[in-house]
Amino acid sequence: SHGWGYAADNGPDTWGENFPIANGPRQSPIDIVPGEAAFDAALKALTLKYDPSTSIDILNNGHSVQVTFADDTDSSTLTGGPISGTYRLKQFHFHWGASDDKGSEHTVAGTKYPAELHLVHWNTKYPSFGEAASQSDGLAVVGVFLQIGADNPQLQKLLDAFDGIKAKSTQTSFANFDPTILLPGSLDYWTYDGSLTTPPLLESVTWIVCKESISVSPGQMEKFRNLMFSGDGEAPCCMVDNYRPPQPLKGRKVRASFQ
Ligand SMILES: COCCCN1C=C(N)c2cc(S(N)(=O)=O)sc2S1(=O)=O
Ligand SMILES: [Zn+2]
Repeated sequence: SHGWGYAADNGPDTWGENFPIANGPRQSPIDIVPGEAAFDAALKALTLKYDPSTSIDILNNGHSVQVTFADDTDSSTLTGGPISGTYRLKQFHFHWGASDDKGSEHTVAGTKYPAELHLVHWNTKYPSFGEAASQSDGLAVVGVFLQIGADNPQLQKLLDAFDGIKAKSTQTSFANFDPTILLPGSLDYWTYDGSLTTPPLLESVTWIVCKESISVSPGQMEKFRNLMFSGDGEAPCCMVDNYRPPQPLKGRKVRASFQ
């Protein structure tokens, strides 16, 4: 099997062969230890302003399920928080496990959540997403943990679209979706300098991880697990455990926006 993935022969432990930055100084995800995160009063509140008319389609890219947004205007943006300037929403996607005891990329004092949502934004001081992705302050990803609980009706529209994108490289239109409904009530966050958690593992991400999680029911988790890493006509392989484990902190400081 060519190309990176999450299996034994192409998973996170092998990524350093083609992407040496995998062993770099600011890799993600990390284990967040709340007791070691310093409250920083200078950190601003997050301002997330999303326009549902910018949502375009939902895609199974063979690694995750991703909803892509039109990013040619400042219609859906992230401002405030630890960043300066305006970052535009490009896409959001998830990482999850084969069972409810794992699946998140970041962990909190060693605790794994069953899934993690990533909202990917790029710094408009650069001319394009691609340009931004290679700059140390080019991207900002908001992470939200999903924890097992009651059915989450806000996820339902998303989950209902999964039947049409079961196989790798399939997509369907996905209009008028407002990702705001996926955010927790509190936008308290931890923040640190990190990287993409998948190849090319670029060290261009300001991570903003929400302290509060959102709920997902066991039945809803099964819908994520029915997606496939494999394409039509390939040996079927369920899309599960598409998470990179925590990476060395290497002296980085994690700051908290809350006391
Ligand atoms: C020049 O393009 C670089 C790669 C583009 N991306 C691909 C990913 N797999 C990816 C993963 C991301 S994550 N898991 O760190 O949020 S963000 C992101 S992404 O920035 O949207
Ligand atoms: Zn991600």
